[in-house]
Amino acid sequence: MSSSEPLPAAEQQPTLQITDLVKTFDQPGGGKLTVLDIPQLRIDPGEQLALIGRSGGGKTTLLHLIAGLLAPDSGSIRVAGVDLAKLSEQGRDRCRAATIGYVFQTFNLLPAFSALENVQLGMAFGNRAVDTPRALELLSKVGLADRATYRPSQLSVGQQQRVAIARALAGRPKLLLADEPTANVDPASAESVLDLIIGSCRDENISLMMVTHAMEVTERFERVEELNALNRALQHV
Ligand SMILES: Nc1ncnc2c1ncn2[C@@H]1O[C@H](COP(=O)(O)OP(=O)(O)OP(=O)(O)O)[C@@H](O)[C@H]1O
Repeated sequence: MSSSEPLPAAEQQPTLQITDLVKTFDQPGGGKLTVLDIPQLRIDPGEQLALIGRSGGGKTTLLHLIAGLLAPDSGSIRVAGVDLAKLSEQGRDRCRAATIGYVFQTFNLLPAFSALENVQLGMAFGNRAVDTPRALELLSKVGLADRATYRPSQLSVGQQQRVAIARALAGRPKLLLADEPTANVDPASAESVLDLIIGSCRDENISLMMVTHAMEVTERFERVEELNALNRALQHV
């Protein structure tokens, strides 16, 4: 096989590879609660997955672990081959920014900065030169070309969400994590938010993991995983 030929699918490096992941939390009343115990989860490059499961089941915790915002008790989480938990804090921040985009439930935009600056920060954290034309193109793609200079407080909730999506895509991540991105918008906006995320990930070959409770969202995904089925910790609840 010549070096220019693509690797067969089976030999491709997964975008996400989770092995024997365990996460517990200290309970306020004492003792520990095992929230996650996942033997195996793999997402391939460009693959799109919807993650469903009961409230309090550990979906957001799983996204935080994948993004290296929380550390596992044991097991490994590799994103594009790198185990973030094994890096220094600085290395982890840099690596996260270069490989992962995160659309938080609460958006987490920086209030003192404009929409454009928030998107540009998504690039700066990614250790890339700030590419203002791309930032403007992303804002235009999310329908906010005319709101580039507005701060989050001057934008509607749905508009803030679209800035958060543009920011998450700005650093050209390998994996986009989206935590219930349609939860705070009306049904018509939810449809366009979904089109935007699913379409952008497809266009840029970004793997996608989206947490959702909504049937109309899971219908858009070929792969739907229930945390309950992935997670030994929940199988006995
Ligand atoms: N810092 C913490 N300390 C103790 N327990 C925690 C902590 N963070 C989360 N938990 C517990 O872990 C469990 C999973 O929480 P998580 O937010 O991941 O659930 P979820 O599936 O995202 O829920 P929802 O669908 O309601 O958003 C919950 O029972 C919660 O009480």
